Amino acid sequence: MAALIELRGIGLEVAAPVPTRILHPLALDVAAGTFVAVVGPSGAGKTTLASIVGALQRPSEGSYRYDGDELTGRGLAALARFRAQRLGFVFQGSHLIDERTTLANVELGITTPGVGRPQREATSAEALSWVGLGDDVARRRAGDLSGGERHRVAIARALVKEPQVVIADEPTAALDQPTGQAILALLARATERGATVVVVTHDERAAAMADQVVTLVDGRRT
Ligand SMILES: Nc1ncnc2c1ncn2[C@@H]1O[C@H](COP(=O)(O)OP(=O)(O)OP(=O)(O)O)[C@@H](O)[C@H]1O
Repeated sequence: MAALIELRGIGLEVAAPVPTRILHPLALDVAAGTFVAVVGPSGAGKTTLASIVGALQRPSEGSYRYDGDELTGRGLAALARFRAQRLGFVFQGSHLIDERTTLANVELGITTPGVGRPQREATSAEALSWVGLGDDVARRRAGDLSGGERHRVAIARALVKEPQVVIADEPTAALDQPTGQAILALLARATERGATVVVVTHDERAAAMADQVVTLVDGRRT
């Protein structure tokens, strides 16, 4: 079966302030429904690779085929549509809007236009239940949640539109051991609902849970 994500000779060199090679050309196949851990030392290019996979950054060379379609060469609007329709992101900081409720924060992840409020709320409450958060937390102000709860909300916000791919950059950083383990388990569970999950991590537990481990050192895949 063809891979959902197919990178060939994908690399990144930036021009300013001096020409710098961030990522040497690499190949990567990610099969649909798998859990992929991107590991390696600090500065190895993990976030750069994840941002190329997430169509947040354009590579300077190579081919990126997603579900058989070539993405390189597409305009910014087309890439934004691609991200909105197919991808969900979880960043290291949860990036919640503290003044709004938990439920309202999850609703922000719904990218389909024209979904009425009752439907948005019901879908968001369901996504919160996937990450183990109930009605009481849904009504609370996001600014009053614990760090672990905030991460769960960020994952619910990424999952609410049932994206094909979830990209998570260091989702367990700054969390205690059991909370980090729970967050990884939640991400792994998303594959059971058919999502493909790409996690950038320093966390050895994530690598142990992964179907595929991609190791980067000094911008090269080893
Ligand atoms: N646009 C850019 N311009 C210049 N340098 C960049 C750019 N993007 C990334 N870098 C540099 O490329 C290297 C790889 O960065 P990247 O954030 O991908 O590494 P990482 O493996 O995710 O590191 P960490 O584990 O510390 O988050 C770093 O040295 C970074 O400073």
